[in-house]
Amino acid sequence: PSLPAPDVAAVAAVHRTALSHGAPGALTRIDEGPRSYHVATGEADTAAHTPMDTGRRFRVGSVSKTFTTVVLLQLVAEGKVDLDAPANRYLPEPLPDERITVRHLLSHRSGLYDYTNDMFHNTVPGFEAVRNKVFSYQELIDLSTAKPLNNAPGAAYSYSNTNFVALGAIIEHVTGTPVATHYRQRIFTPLRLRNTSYVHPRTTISGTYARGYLRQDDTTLPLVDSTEQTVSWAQSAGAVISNARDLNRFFSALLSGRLLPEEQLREMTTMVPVTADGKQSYGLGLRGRTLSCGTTVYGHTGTVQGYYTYAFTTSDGRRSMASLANTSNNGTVNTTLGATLDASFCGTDPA
Ligand SMILES: C[C@@H](NC(=O)[C@@H](C)NC(=O)CCCC[C@H](NC(=O)C[NH3+])C(=O)[O-])C(=O)O
Repeated sequence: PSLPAPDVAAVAAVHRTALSHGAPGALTRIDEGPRSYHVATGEADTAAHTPMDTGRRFRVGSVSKTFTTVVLLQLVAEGKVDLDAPANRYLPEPLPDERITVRHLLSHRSGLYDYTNDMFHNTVPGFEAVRNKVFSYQELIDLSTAKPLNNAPGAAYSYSNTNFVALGAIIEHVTGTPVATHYRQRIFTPLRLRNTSYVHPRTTISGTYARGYLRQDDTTLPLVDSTEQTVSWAQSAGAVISNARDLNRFFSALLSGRLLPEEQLREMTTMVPVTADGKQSYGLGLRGRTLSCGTTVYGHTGTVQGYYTYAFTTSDGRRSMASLANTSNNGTVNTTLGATLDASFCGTDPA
């Protein structure tokens, strides 16, 4: 079934609303076969007053989790990892509960506590304390396992960055190769994602990029420029840098079956509802959203200091959309930006 044309005017209106709630800038790019639609609003750099443009790179946060999942599921297809084996079979140091499986980590059902809850309880002090720090996977896992599990393994969905840090540790322990190499060799190079990189623990973004601006908990205070950081607190859970075109190519390739064998893609896209209305779901490192027009799109959201991202595609990968607002710690902006999905896939103004 063909989708209605994207409502570019509605996307621009969503951007303007996001700016009215404090985002310095926003961008959305929609790709459908040879066609692309571009909307850029506000500023990429508020000091230099550089206008936003849709080609700029940015920190994609948890969209990184989908990249990590593709690497892991390729290892499953290669027979190196068993989805339903205990994660401890593949880790250098054991998690506290043998019942936690690789699948539990990929679907946020392990129960492992999310250490970022404490790390960023006070937003700016928490960020300043870690922005130049380099953590090992084990240091982050230890922060989590110092607290009890949220739930018995498999018993519930409870989103946790710890799950995808543990998956990064699994990838490196099983293969002896850094995740950066796997991302590049298995995804970035084959898909020619020339604006996508994993440069942890380097703090700078190369090429042309949007600066990110973190809102303080005291919202009367000025935004904090949070562009430069190691993102070592997230790594395989959130440290990828990309741009809208590359994210669209990635999700289109993924859902059209160009990155995983059919069996692994089916595992990844077997979605479990995570909201009472059933409109939001999670598979393996993949979010599902059923929109106002009934279309379900697949992708991921991202939140890293100064950057909100939405990156989604249709079930056949034919139409993809990536949106960025270059602020964070601002729930209204995050929710507002999500309305680009309806405008892009339902062709309606979400209002
Ligand atoms: C939810 C999102 N998750 C991610 O992208 C991961 C990598 N980010 C986080 O867990 C947020 C850390 C705090 C951000 C900070 N917030 C605070 O410091 C709040 N006190 C900020 O907003 O920049 C996703 O999966 O879509």
